[in-house]
Amino acid sequence: EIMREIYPSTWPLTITTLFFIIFLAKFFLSKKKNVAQRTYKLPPGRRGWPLIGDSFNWYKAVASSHPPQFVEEQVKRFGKIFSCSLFGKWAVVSADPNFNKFVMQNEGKFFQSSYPKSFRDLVGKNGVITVQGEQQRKLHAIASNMMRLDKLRFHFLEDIQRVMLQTLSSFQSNQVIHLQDVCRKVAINLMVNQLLGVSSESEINEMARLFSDFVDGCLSVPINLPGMAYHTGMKAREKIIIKINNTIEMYRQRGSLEVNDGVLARLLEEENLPNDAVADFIINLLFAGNETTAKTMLFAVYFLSKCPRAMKQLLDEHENLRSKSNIVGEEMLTWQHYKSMSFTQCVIDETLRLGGIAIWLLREAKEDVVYQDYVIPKGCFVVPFLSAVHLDEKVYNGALNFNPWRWMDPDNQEKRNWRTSQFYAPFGGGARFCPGAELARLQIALFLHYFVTTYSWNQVKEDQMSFFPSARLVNGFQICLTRRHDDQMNIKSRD
Ligand code: HEM
Repeated sequence: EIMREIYPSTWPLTITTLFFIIFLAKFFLSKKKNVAQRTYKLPPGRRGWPLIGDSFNWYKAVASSHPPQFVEEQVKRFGKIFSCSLFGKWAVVSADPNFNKFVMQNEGKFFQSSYPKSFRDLVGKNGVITVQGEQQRKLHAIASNMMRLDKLRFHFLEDIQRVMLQTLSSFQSNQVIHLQDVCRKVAINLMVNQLLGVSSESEINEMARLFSDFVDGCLSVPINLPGMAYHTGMKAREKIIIKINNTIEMYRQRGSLEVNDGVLARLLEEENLPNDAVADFIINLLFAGNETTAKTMLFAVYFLSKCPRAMKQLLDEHENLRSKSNIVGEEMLTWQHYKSMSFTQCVIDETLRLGGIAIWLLREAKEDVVYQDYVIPKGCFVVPFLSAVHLDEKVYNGALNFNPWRWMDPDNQEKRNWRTSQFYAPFGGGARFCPGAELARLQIALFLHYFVTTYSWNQVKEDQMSFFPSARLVNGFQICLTRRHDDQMNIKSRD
């Protein structure tokens, strides 16, 4: 009407122009849509056999070769982001550091972690590992707070050393041990002691037995037949829950904190969580902090055994530290001692790079996600393959060699930052970044300190790494020990 008043003779023309503009807009929009449909596609890849797809190749490659041959082959054929079919679903696998970071940073938004039902049953539905969204962020913040650096210094440093002395002191010269089993025991004892506040050796041992069954269940192939690891694991879980609930009751009745109390007691004091959430929270930490730490300790000794120069430099660092500070027998190391272990930190970083325990992560796309020219359909698995970046020759010179000195190079300092680096992410990233990273590093450094200053060793049987069903050395790393000094660590274990 207004137009007609202003331009009485031109309004038909104006309306025609408007129709024309709308037509043009629709035409270009539909063109754009066609371009989108044409350009965005699933990353290239092969489809494998119906149903099983590439699952078999996946298992075979992950189990037997490091870096996994299957991933290397697909990267050569299709590029760093490729698709395949895993466990009956599409999967987008990535050896691309930028895309891996994108996936980790968008946890909860475009992607979410994904685990088989049997695993979720075992670790619990209320734990930080299995929950999503707000609940995950809340529990993750509590876990990070419980294992903050200043808490490590005051609550964990001495307890870790006590457990090390208890678990490692009793071996004699000429004794042959499977270091893999010893490291597992060390890690279980540490977790039971630090989370539940248990310090009596018999109680630790009882929990350690239950816990070992529980971890085997979590790491087993997800088949729920009676008598299989899953069922033994579920039984162990029930007993662990009873133990945790009794401990919760004990702390609630006592009402105040004591010096040697573990994470569980501090959690009850500082947070307001119902008992079943507390139990699942603790079980999640027990699981997440166990195999990872145990295998990093084991692999560090394995790599050091193959690299005498690094072994010597590490031993010198620890013996100098003891002799300069005049530390004898049971005397404990301080935080300053820990902070001065600079070569040890390089050994830990290199062990995590070369023998990374979490070599790949599993996510699921929450919606259709567009990344560069690709679209990742909703429901598709997404696998950031961390070790493919850690072992990429273009990122690390001599990537397959154990070279702790690489981390001293000033040019590598940015890459080395495991909280932010896209090239080095042994503790993951984004909202699921490992809250126990600092604790794990402290435990591993103290393990190396007590192990290398107390024993030398000869390897009895050849060994090699495998990553199926979880990271391990196939022969358990059998070594024959010799005590270095008879006075050191020769303490009696306490009950
Ligand atoms: C060398 C030892 C360790 C390594 C290599 C490691 C590695 C990782 C990685 C890669 C993730 C991310 C998983 C994902 O994104 O799906 C993770 C998560 C986690 N880690 Fe660790 N970890 C270690 C030790 C520990 C310890 C000692 C604890 C605690 C006692 C711990 C507790 C956790 C928890 C609770 C999560 C789940 C976080 C969440 O989902 O929000 N980890 N760890």
